[in-house]
Amino acid sequence: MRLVYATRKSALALAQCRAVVAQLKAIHPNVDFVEEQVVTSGDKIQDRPLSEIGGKGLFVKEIEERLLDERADFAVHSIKDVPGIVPPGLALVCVPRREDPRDVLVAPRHGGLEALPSGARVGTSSLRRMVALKAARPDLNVVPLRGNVDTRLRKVDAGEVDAIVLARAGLVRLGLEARATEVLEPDVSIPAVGQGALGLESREEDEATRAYLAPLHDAETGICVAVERGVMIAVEGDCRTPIAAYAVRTESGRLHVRAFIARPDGSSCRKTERTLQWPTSEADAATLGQDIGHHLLAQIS
Ligand SMILES: NCc1[nH]cc(CCC(=O)O)c1CC(=O)O
Repeated sequence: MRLVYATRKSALALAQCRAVVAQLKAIHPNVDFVEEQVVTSGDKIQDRPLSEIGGKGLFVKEIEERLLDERADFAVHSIKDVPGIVPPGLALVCVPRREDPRDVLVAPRHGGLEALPSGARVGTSSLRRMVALKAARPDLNVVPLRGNVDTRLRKVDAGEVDAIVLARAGLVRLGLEARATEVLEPDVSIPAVGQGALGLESREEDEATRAYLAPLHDAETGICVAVERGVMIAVEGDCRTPIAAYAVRTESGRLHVRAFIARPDGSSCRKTERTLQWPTSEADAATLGQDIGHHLLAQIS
């Protein structure tokens, strides 16, 4: 048996898919896993914010084309990069256990958010992170900064900016978690939808591939991600809307959700925090998320 997986070429994408494939190999020693590297439109355009160039779908489009025309059998994505609606014929068939979902600050010369001097330049092109930074420290100067994790680290090291905000999960997967100078708790920066989670995508009808991937699925992460993606689907169609949603299972087995959306210019911002009954299926989880998203949308418009 031979399974081809398509991946982006960035260090993070390669680290992620190879870690997943190593786990799959341990379970299926007789399967031959073949890597196919793909350059996506999102990788080619590095100088403008994603919200301007058409959104995160740009990182998955070319990979999904390969799945659809059967040049590849599965892909490993950061769920954060996967749009709410997956193209017909494809499905997110497996969501492994989530890594740390939180954002971190990397400020080599300063340390934490409170230690940054007034007017310090913080580089991020994420509207969500911009809103969180401005709420915590209105005196900071948030400047656009894109690029792979390594590019952004180089820019803060070179002094182009005083600090950057990254996902802790990405640093952990690259073995660079020591670069974080402060972890931003969800009360300061609500994580992005799906942050820290991976999604394995394959053709919906390809039962054989789905069966090979299934052992890596984590039901609890799957439910949390379905809630968060539900919030996103409710407001989708506009990638300029800053949005965050973070769901966890509490110690008492309930569902705890934090979410916010804002107007694209950050002017009007609504946050919500709810504790609900744990959903019994991903479909129910998605519906709960959509209810939260619609409720927030009604409040800012
Ligand atoms: N394209 C950006 C992206 N997509 C996924 C991650 C981090 C890993 C994750 O959230 O699972 C990152 C980098 C970042 O935000 O710092």
